[in-house]
Amino acid sequence: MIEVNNITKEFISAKKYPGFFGAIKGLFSNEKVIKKAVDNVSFSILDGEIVGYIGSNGAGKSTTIKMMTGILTPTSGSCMINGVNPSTQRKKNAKNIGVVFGQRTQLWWDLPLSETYSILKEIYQVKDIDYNNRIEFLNEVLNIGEFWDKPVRVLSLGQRMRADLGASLLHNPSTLYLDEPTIGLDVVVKDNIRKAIKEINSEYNTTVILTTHDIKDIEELCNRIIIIDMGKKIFDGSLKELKSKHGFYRRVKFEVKNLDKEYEKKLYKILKIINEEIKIEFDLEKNLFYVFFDKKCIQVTNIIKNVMSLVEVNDIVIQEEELSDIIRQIYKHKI
Ligand SMILES: Nc1ncnc2c1ncn2[C@@H]1O[C@H](COP(=O)(O)OP(=O)(O)OP(=O)(O)O)[C@@H](O)[C@H]1O
Repeated sequence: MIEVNNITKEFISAKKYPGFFGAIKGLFSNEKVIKKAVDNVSFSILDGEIVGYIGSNGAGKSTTIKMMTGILTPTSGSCMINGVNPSTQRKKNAKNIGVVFGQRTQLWWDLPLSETYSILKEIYQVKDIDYNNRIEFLNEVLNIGEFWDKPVRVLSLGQRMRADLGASLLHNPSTLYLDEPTIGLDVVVKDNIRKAIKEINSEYNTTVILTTHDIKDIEELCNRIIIIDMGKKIFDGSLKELKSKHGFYRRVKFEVKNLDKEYEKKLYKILKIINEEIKIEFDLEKNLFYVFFDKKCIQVTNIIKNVMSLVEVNDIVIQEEELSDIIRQIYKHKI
């Protein structure tokens, strides 16, 4: 179990001044600025959960993960990972965790993967029998045999990510931290990596903490998400809860006969009378348009009735707001 209690991280850096003379002034100034990257965040995660830890660029995700992995020490607050304090018991913590940074590799560039894995086996003191079983499993889920004897520098990005994920799992860690594990990968490789993460989680009950900007990673993998914004936790719950709490909007797609400029104006007028906040997007070439509205204030039947009184409708599709739309609104501080 992971317990994070009121964790805060402040970075102190020299104050920067704008322009050329500002840069010179900065050299002689002692003024400091304090940046609160993580601000009083608390949560607990049960064994076997897959949690998406998400937020916009600079929100404080990596800083939190670095405190949980023992790379950074919190300014205040504490965290315990399966009863181990990562800042004071770094080695003990490292034995129980696996970490993958999508943008970097922990593998030795010039060594064949097989040798890198052998070195990691020794570092983590994995017994021969456990190591052989692990390799067999990793080959099943990540197909590492395909590039087993190749040096890491010649691997494609997708192969390297599979190799990195495998390396982080050799010692069977109870907690796996994945920082953007599918970044830059094509859709097929992304799917394979997601499948592998699911299998690892269900086979070994591995707890997974995932930071990502890819909404599909979240939708397909996470039973829970924690959203962090400007260092503070602003949401902690399931995707269903997020949608019911923040998914106010509904979109109706109308495919009609002969949509022209004249109808566009009339439709615009009639829908704006129902509610000023309604948004409409026209695609005249395809004879279709989308109506966006707040489902709490307006009934979909009202929209459909008014549209049908004006134009002949071929098809109607009612869509709920997508998770990506909700998260975009949260990041823009609109909700
Ligand atoms: N070593 C540091 N010194 C000073 N400020 C830092 C340091 N590390 C991070 N920060 C600042 O703390 C804030 C949070 O950074 P962090 O890397 O945790 O964000 P993030 O959510 O992981 O962003 P991204 O999605 O872009 O990776 C940012 O404003 C960043 O500039």
